[in-house]
Amino acid sequence: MQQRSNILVVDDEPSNVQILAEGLSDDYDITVAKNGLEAFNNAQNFQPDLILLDVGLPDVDGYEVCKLLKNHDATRDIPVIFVTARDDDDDELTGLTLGAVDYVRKPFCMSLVKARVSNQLELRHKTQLLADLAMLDGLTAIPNRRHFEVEFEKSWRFAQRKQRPLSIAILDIDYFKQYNDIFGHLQGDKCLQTVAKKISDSLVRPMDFVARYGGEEFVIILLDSDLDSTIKVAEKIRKGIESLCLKHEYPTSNSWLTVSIGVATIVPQQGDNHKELLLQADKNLYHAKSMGRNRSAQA
Ligand SMILES: Nc1nc2c(ncn2[C@@H]2O[C@H](COP(=O)(O)OP(=O)(O)OP(=O)(O)O)[C@@H](O)[C@H]2O)c(=O)[nH]1
Repeated sequence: MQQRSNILVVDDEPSNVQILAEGLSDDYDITVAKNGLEAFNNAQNFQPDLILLDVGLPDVDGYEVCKLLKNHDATRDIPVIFVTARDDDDDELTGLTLGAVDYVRKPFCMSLVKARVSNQLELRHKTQLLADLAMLDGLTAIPNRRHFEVEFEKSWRFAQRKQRPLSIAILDIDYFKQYNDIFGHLQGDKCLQTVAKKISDSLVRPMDFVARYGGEEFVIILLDSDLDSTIKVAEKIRKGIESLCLKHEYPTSNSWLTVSIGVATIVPQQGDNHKELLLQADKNLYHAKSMGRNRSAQA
């Protein structure tokens, strides 16, 4: 079931607030702000799904609030509908140019406001759904490489700011070409799904993150995890996959499907490049492969 949407009503006139709140509260949760700064703080802290914004406010006007909202990452995507007594076309144009999605003139007809709110919320819901899908790998339903890039940069900044360790593990299935050759591509796809699920299930901390990096390669981000803990996690995953006993018949490999993992850790300093951490993990993966596969390797 879809969660109830939360609407922030921004107006300094209590009678307007009352009409809007009463008209919308059957379908939505309503929060109220009586001036521009309160509205901006509220939007940042509580992330409403939509904002109904008056233009004439006692401190900064609604246009300035809209500019502020659109200039901040945390609030940029929250749709804004102006609700205002300014009925000039130029005012409406100003509002829409600033990034508002709609403009309602006072005195307003409540059923029209409701219809406009409902349309915008539906559009937002669909846009979010698409954005989420664009970050998922189609085969395994775990995050894709694009999502990883975003998450990795965030984690890097966090680790640098807090001076905490950040670890990367790159996992590659051993002899996967042969697996496809023997069992067929469809079975290969199923195997990738099983491995992706096993890795996801093995990661227990809320900040742990895994993505499909490409082909038969997966990448894991462990924030606030030092090298020892990261090796433990990598080994738990490696053994977990081995214990799935997915049959593999390539003569020089084990009887069961195995993986190799390269691990690297850093406490990022100013001037360090996050790509170096990835490169290091990749080198260590290569090392794990050349040492005979089915193992984890660290620098
Ligand atoms: N079924 C399936 N196979 C894929 C997919 N993506 C990549 N592969 C296959 O994964 C195989 C990777 O082969 P290689 O890079 O030679 O590596 P490998 O055979 O695992 O050998 P090592 O990594 O050295 O142990 C290739 O045959 C790809 O076609 C996919 O989405 N589905």
